Amino acid sequence: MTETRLRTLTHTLAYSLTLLFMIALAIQNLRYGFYDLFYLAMALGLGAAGGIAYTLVKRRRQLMAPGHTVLLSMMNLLAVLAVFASPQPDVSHWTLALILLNLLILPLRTALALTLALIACVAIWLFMTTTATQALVTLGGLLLLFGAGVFYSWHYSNMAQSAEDLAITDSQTGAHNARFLDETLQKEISRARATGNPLSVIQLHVDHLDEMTDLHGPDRVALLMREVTQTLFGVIRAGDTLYALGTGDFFLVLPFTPEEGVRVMAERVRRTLGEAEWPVAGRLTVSLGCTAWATSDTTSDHLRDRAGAALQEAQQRGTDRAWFLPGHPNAA
Ligand SMILES: Nc1nc2c(ncn2[C@@H]2O[C@H](COP(=O)(O)OP(=O)(O)OP(=O)(O)O)[C@@H](O)[C@H]2O)c(=O)[nH]1
Repeated sequence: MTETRLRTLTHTLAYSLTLLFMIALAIQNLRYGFYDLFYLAMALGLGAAGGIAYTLVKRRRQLMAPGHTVLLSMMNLLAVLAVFASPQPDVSHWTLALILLNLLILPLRTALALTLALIACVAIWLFMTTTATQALVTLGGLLLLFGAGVFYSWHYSNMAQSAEDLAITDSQTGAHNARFLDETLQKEISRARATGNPLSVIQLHVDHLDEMTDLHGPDRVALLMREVTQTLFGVIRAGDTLYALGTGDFFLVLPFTPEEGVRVMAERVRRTLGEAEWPVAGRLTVSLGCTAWATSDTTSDHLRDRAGAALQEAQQRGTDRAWFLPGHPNAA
C-alpha cells in the first residue's frame, strides 16, 4: 500500500470514528437537555464529516493538505469551549477523540503543539472545577493517550522516512540510485529554466575497472567503490548530489555551477581520487565527462547523453582526465 493510500485510510477512519463519537455525545446531551453541549457535539461532528470530505477530495495529495491543520485547530477550539461550557467534570473525555485525531492526522510538530495546548486548557479547567486527585487521575488518562499517540506518530514518520531513503539509495555504495537521478535532474533543469541559474553535471568512471575486478574480485572492488563514494561525498558541497549508476560509474549533479565551475570541480575530483591511497587498489585513476545545461536541454536525457559522450571522449584520449562538452544554446 502506498503512503498516500495509507494516510487516506487512516484519516478517513479517524474522522469517521470521531463522527460516531460526536453523534453519540450529541444524542446523550439532547436526552439530558444540555442543549449547549448538544450543539457543540453537533458542530464537532460536522467538523469530522468535513474532515472525511476533505480527505477524499485530497486523496492523491494527502501529504500536502494544509486544510487538516485549519479544520483540527477549529475542532480543538470547539472541544475547549465544550469543556468550559459543561457543568460536569467528565466532559473532559471529549478531548480524547481530539488528541487521537491531532496525532493521527497532523504532522508531528503541529500535532504536538495543538494537543499540548488542548491538554493545558483541560488541566486548568480540571483544577478549577474538581478536586486535585480527580484532576490528576483524569489528566493522567489524557497524558497516557497522548504518549501512546506521540509514540505511534513518531514511529510512523521514522518508518516512512527510512522507506523513502531506501527507495532512493544505492545499497552498495550509499550514494543515491540511478532511478532518483532522472527525477532530480529533471527538477534541476526546470529550476535552471525558470531562474536562469547555471547547472552542470559530471559523469565519472573509475578507469581499468575490469582489470581491477579480475585482480581483486568483485567483493573487494565493491568495498573500494564504497570508499570512493565516501571520498566523493567529502569533495562536493551542500546542494550537490551524488549518484551511483553501476559499479565504478558515478554521476554528480551540481546546481548553481557554470562551465568554469564544473571544470574546476572535475579537476579537483580527478586529483583527489588520483592522489589518495586506496585500501584495495593502492592507486586508481578516473575519467570524467562534464557538461553544463544549455537552453536546448529540456530533459534529463539531454544532459546525461552529453555527459556520457564527454566521458567517452576523456576515455578515448587516454583516461585519467576530464573532458567538457558544451551544449547548444540556440538549438530547438
Ligand atoms: N557545485 C560545486 N562547484 C564547485 C565546488 N568547488 C568549486 N566549485 C566551482 O568552482 C568554482 C571555483 O571554485 P574554487 O576554486 O574553490 O574558488 P572559490 O572562489 O573558493 O569558489 P566559491 O566556493 O564559489 O567561493 C566555484 O565558483 C564553483 O562554481 C563544489 O564543491 N561544488
